[in-house]
Amino acid sequence: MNFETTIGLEVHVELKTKTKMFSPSANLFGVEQNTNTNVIDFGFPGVLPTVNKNAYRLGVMVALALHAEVAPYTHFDRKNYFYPDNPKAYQITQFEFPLAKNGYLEIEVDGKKKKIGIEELHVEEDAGKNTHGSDGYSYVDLNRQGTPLIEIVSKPDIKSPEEAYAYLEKLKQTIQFTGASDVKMEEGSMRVDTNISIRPIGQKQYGVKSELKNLNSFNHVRLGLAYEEKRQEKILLSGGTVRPETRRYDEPTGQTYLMRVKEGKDDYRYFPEPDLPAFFIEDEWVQEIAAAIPEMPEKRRARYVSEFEIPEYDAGILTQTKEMADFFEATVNLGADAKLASNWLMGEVNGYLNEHKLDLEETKLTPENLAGMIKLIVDGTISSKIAKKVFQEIITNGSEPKAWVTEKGMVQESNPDVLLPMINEILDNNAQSIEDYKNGKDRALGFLVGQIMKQSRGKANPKMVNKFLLEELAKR
Ligand SMILES: Nc1ncnc2c1ncn2[C@@H]1O[C@H](COP(=O)(O)OP(=O)(O)OP(=O)(O)O)[C@@H](O)[C@H]1O
Ligand SMILES: [Mg+2]
Ligand SMILES: [Mg+2]
Repeated sequence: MNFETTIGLEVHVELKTKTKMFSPSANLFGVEQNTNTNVIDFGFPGVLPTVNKNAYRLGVMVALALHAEVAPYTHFDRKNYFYPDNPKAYQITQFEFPLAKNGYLEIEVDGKKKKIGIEELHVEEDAGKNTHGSDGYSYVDLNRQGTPLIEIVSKPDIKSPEEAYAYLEKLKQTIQFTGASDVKMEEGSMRVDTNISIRPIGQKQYGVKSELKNLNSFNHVRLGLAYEEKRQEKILLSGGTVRPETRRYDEPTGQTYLMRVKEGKDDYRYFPEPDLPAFFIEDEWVQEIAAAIPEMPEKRRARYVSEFEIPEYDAGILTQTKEMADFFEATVNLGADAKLASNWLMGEVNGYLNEHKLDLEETKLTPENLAGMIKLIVDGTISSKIAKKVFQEIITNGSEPKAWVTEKGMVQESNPDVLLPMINEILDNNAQSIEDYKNGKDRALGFLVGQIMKQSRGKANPKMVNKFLLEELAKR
């Protein structure tokens, strides 16, 4: 029997607001446990939440970037559940009237483009974070409670783990370019739950789905889904039925394990949040937000090709992350040659970041020092070989390239007043080579260049040496 796979993704993204969704507490990451909490987020008796309008603005921005229809009328609902990461025992979310519906993202897999539908996008608050200590106790940190989130629910349009991966990459890129979120899986500002089912090819009805949680990277999503695909296939082939389960992906074994059998929607006993009024989204406000959306990656890519005359391929790589794209533009705007800037960023810089597992902002490289180094290459002050050393210096220590190469004596000699006497001295001592050169032996030229380079202890600018040497030879 042959099966086909159906996947739908639920992605949570933390919004980059100053304050929390319903309270004036700061929206901070990485501060001491339980120091950034608020009675409103705990839902203490007598407190009242208020909506963070900026969270709505960022949500609308993301909705528009995902081609979704922004709802004119929204309101919040209570979703009841009992876990220690949420002492008030309910989450304020949107159930009946989400912020936006019916969007899509275009992905590309194996050169084929495909639109993945987006069911809806809603605003909600985050819960705190449980950790299970090795001392046998469990702990809860409530700093995260009340952080503004948007949840983006895809339609079941995804047909393979590879498509799921491509969707997530595209979603991350798109949201990152809006500036609405950092979208970092490793810091939890982007989190992914996957839903997957299989069915015999030709069957109309979708199969029973299982849900995967605790996925730490897009790669784990891909691996976890591939494992689930096989697990479900084995069950169906042996005559069993798939249960609606929530499962966990375990990295060391590459397998998924049962967490719990999924509760139905009724178990949440959703009801309209009585403490918050409905929120109307005026058309004019949506227009205003649309006009303020930063340039999206596709547009930037096209602009880099026309404005900076770099290849399509380069433009595609440079616009993969907003950080890289912004860095490239700033470097070129400081007067660096665009193609050289692109080569350095795609090659040495990306290589360095991968090797050290760093983001650009975590290094000492700046558009200023990169542009400075590129200018030194273009005007012949440093050779491309020396440039590699300069690069290591500026990315690790942030030195000013011109001052550093001068101090280290790495500047190439291009001055004719220094080079010409040196060249003529070598020519005077190598009459045979001059004759060989005149008789058409190219090797003689290489030999002479080598002698001059040696005499200068490698400091002579090879371009200039070649130019002056040919001129001097013509005079003899
Ligand atoms: N049979 C299916 N196979 C695979 N994916 C599915 C299937 N049915 C729904 N999905 C996807 O699962 C995701 C969640 O769907 P839905 O909200 O209907 O279910 P849920 O997981 O029970 O809801 P919730 O997580 O909000 O409690 C969506 O992305 C949807 O596209
Ligand atoms: Mg779900
Ligand atoms: Mg949710």
